[in-house]
Amino acid sequence: MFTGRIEQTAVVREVGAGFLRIAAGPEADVSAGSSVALDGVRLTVSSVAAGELVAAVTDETRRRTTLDRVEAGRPVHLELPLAVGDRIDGHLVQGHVDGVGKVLRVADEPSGRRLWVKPGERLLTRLVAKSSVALNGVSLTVAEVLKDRFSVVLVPHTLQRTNLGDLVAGDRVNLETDLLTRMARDGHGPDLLKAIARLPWSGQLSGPDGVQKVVAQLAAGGGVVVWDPTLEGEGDVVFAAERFRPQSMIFLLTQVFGHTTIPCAAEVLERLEIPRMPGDGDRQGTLMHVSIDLASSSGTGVSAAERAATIRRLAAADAVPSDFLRPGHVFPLAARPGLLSTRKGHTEATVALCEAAGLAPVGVCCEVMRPDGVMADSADLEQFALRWELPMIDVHDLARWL
Ligand SMILES: O=C(CO)[C@H](O)[C@H](O)COP(=O)(O)O
Repeated sequence: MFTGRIEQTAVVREVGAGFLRIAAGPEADVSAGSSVALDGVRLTVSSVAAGELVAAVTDETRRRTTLDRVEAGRPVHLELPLAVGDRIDGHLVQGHVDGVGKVLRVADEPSGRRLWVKPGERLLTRLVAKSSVALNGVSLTVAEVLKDRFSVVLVPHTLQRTNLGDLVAGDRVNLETDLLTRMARDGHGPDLLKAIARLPWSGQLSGPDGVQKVVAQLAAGGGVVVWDPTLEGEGDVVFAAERFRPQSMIFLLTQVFGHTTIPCAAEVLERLEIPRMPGDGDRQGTLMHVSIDLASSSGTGVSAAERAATIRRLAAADAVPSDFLRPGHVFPLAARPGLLSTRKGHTEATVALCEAAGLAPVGVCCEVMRPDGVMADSADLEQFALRWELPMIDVHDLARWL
């Protein structure tokens, strides 16, 4: 057993059939028959001579790890096994590599460097944000888990002392998932998994349970992310109008950056005498209506508080046509009758979610745009959802389970 705290690197001197010869200093206190972890791969030492050791490598081990392409001259992490009484300064690492992951992106951040790694699909379920993972045998914390990738953040010490600091996009790394997470996932901790399922998840959700969590979040006045992979290829943050607060408007304006619109059941707009915008409509068939402001407002109608008040009034059962000025600074949309069974757009998803939450069929949606002006794609959206602790759902899941 190891801990993933790397004290030494050693250089590969020779790659032979069935063995690796490694330069190792006197601090590598090993003898024939002991175990060592090389880049996170547990190997048995077959011989030790002055300044070097030879470790046996089977074809099976080569196939499943980065040792299939290791070359002489390469520095590898060398970790000796734990002794009873040693400090476990990392986490329990077995040296049993689960698979090889591919580095997708390396991004420097003020406090370190973030690595995005794509593991084999079966490993994703064993990676949980804030649990541990070993990369080339180095004990790290999983920062985020997305649909097909996860990230870790390397602190300056790790960048200087390990070969992870040399990684670039396209490189391969040995992955060992956390033993405890593995035990829970493999059925040894069903109670633990049930408790985890009850947590207010953020990030990508799916299935009927995911949809229920999204509805609950909306009912409580929170925002949810709805990803539309088909019609627009964009994701919107959605709120219920009845619960909409000025703080939520500020969030949309300063963090979400898209065009805020107010999807309504068509009968609400008819009742309030808010007509369709003239013209043939946009390419996606979004039914835009004449913009409005709250007639009782004393300002321009633009401030977050005024827009939130206009939006809440649209959702009020006792609202009347004279409550609104036309045109204004709030943009209503009409949902198609039949909602998601007719059209799988954000307009219909927003109204369907509000109805499922037991609220008036009026909501708020705003496309997530990146600060560089590019519309967020699904990976950006998952990061966004995790960052702001919002649940995220695919519109097709809503169409299926609402
Ligand atoms: O058009 C829009 C607002 O300007 C947005 O794209 C919004 O997502 C709603 O539209 P749709 O129902 O087409 O997804």
